Amino acid sequence: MSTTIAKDQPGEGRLEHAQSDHPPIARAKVGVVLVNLGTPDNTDYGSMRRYLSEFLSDQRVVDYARWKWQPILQLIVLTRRPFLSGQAYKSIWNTEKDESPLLTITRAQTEKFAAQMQSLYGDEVVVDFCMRYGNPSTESVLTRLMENGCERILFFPLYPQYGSPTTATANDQAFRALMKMKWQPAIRTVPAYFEHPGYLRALATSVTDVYEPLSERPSKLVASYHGVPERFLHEGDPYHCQCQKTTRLLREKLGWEKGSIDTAFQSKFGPEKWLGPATVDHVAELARQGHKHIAVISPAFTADCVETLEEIEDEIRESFIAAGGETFTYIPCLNDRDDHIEALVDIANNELGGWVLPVSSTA
Ligand SMILES: C=CC1=C(C)c2cc3[nH]c(cc4nc(cc5[nH]c(cc1n2)c(C)c5CCC(=O)O)C(CCC(=O)O)=C4C)c(C)c3C=C
Ligand SMILES: [Fe+2]
Ligand SMILES: [Fe+2]
Repeated sequence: MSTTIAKDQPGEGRLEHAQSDHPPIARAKVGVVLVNLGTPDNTDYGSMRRYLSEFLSDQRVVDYARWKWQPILQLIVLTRRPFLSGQAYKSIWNTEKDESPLLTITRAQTEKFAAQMQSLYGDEVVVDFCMRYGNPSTESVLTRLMENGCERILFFPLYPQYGSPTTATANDQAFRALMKMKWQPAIRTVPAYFEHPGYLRALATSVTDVYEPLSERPSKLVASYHGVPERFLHEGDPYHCQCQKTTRLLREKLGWEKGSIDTAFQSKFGPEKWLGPATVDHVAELARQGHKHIAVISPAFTADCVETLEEIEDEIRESFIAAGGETFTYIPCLNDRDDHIEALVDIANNELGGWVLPVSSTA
């Protein structure tokens, strides 16, 4: 079969078949995919069980030997947990759209991000989002982008701190999808961005925005990160260090004194020792120490979800009040704040270097 080089196309050097009966080949574009964790399709037992089964069967999340873990998961954990978690999701469900807040917020982030990318790159860049678990699946989105001519894809896990149960498994899933393709796109993955000045600026501004109208300034800010087993740290996962550093950088950005922000970890799962202190205990301890007014921020979550809207706003708040605390202020995640989206766009631009040029610079 003879081939020619399509020189008049932006992806110059791309091979194009000269045969007239060959199916048309779409103009080469760059895809950018925002990736989040995933969420159940509904709050009923079946939907919750499906979601939790996929999530908790992931060896990046629970890394026990399959033959030991699967019977415990399928016969014990997945009998009760779908009910309990289903209740938690029900209490925060977006009833208007009939979906979880994580999905609503990820879509809103993607729309704003896409609008900014469009104004920078025109139609050369196509933006979409996918989930690691549930829908829209990673495979379906990567396949669709490839079918739409995206021969290069920037895969952007929305986790500021690298974690093997989050960033690594998201990337694994992308490469699993690529394994099935005859024609794979070139792929780049976006690294952790907890040190990015735009991310830190957005976090700091989200704190001052909430503090400004408060009549009583909180005497302590608690940065509550999703926990992982402590063992992961000893096995080389940098998540713990990146969380500690995020707290320090946030404090420096705010210009606050040492000791004004504490780091804690939430959402413990299973009997193993997890990173500590546990947020739920730490806020009670703060109340016992005499802190009457505290605030909580969750820098590892880019979108509010069941872990923030239910666990922090409900369980962790109650723990503080029950121990004698008076006001508990939750600082929402960065969600689709403009300064957050600007930071994400800047991060993506840095990673797109050499792949695509802004429209203004090619004119
Ligand atoms: C062993 C279990 C888990 C590990 C390790 C873990 C790490 C981890 N998770 C996030 C972010 C999110 N987790 C969310 C929900 C969630 N997480 C676990 C378990 C582990 N997570 C479960 C079982 C659940 C479901 C809810 C429940 O049953 O309690 C979510 C919210 C999703 C939503 O739909 O709202 C997020 C986001 C991080 C950042 C992390 C470690 C790096
Ligand atoms: Fe989690
Ligand atoms: Fe939780």
